[in-house]
Amino acid sequence: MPLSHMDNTPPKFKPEKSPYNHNRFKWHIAKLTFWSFMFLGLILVFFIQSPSATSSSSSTSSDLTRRSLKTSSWGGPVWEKRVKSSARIRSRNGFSVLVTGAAGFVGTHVSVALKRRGDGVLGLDNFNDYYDPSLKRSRQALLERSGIFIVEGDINDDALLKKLFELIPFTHVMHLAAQAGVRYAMENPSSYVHSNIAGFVNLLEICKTANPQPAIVWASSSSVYGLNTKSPFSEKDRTDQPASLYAATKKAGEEIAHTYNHIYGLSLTGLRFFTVYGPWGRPDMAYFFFTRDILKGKAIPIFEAANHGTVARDFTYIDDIVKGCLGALDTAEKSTGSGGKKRGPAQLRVFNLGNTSPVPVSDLVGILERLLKVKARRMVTKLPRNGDVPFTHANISLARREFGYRPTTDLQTGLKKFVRWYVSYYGTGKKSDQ
Ligand SMILES: O=C(O)[C@H]1O[C@H](OP(=O)(O)OP(=O)(O)OC[C@H]2O[C@@H](n3ccc(=O)[nH]c3=O)[C@H](O)[C@@H]2O)[C@H](O)[C@@H](O)[C@H]1O
Repeated sequence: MPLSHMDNTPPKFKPEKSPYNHNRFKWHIAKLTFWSFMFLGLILVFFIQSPSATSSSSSTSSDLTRRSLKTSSWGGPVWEKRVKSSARIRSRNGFSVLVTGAAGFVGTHVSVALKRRGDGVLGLDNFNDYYDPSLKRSRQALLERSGIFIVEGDINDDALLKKLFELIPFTHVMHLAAQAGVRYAMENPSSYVHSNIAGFVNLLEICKTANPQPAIVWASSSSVYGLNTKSPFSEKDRTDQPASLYAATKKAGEEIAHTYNHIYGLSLTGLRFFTVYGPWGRPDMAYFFFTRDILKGKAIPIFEAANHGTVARDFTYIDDIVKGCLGALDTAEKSTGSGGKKRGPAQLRVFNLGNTSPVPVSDLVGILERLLKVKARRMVTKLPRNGDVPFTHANISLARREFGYRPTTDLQTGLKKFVRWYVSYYGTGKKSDQ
């Protein structure tokens, strides 16, 4: 019909009354009702079968701004098969170890080392976005190549933890999942309570009722020495003046460990790590982002203490830390409880794992400049009051005596390995790399 012949007056409506049309109308209604029910039914079935609905695996309530803790999905025969295969022990007298925080820096290295010697290793990680999750995914891919499966979930998810302990009688838990970083605690305090306190308690609750109860080795921190001035730091020193909420939650963890050891007979070993660095490290740590920013030609803030005092750290190379972790696992005695009840006294330990030679942060920058062959744009700044302490220095005689812990990597050697990894992973950012 040509456009000019169309008029805009509404057509006169004439109701159709034939029996045929009436039946057709009823038929349409019935069809509509049928499909509506089908649709609702499908939604219901999907909801009931979804693991997040059945397993209460949502990531809890606390304020986890910036952290996309996505709801984990777990369960089902394929998933269970992967869990069992990853945790299978492949050497005589080997352990079966649950490694929490397996996609983290220390977690990845420890998992590989355990697997390499024939232990069964199952990882657990929530892949939060405290720092670039793609780095965690790359570490996950690395672990997968070694036959290690990382279950995606949070240590606060008790249904998930129960399921894992139902499937695997873990002999040990290497608990490395935590909210790390001393300065970020002022930005997001609840994330520290969520992971380092609530998560730790949840894990211990599950461990206490597991049969057999596993022995637990977990990551405390050098930061528990807080504002102490006596050096080097010894396990016998006071730890009641933390300078950051991070340190306070790690100290709380040590007290919580005491309680679970005392009431339930859990064997617990806390490891006070001293500023761990190395390949596959954490991008929020100074040595890591200094490297990135030096390469970019960006200024780096170097903290100095009061009266132009030096700020120094007992930087400890990852391979030395891994040896310490394995030493602690190998000397951990069995937990003594069963059925949630203590049956006798159990082991409770805490060790410093440091390098024993503090290095000023400005020297760290000097080493990086030489390795990267780029001059840093140094911006010396007063140590902010944000949780940092002026220095750390470990006395490691206890770990040496108990399991022969002997760090062998100096900062120059360790940073060389880190820079080699960094450049192979990210490139130098120079034009020739792109
Ligand atoms: O041993 C631990 O238990 C902790 O070690 C690590 O904390 P730290 O020793 O503070 O490491 P890191 O931030 O790399 O700062 C290194 C140095 O650079 C200085 N620093 C830092 C930032 C900056 O912009 N400028 C600067 O000079 C800064 O003053 C410091 O002297 C872990 O992050 C923490 O999770 C925990 O495991």
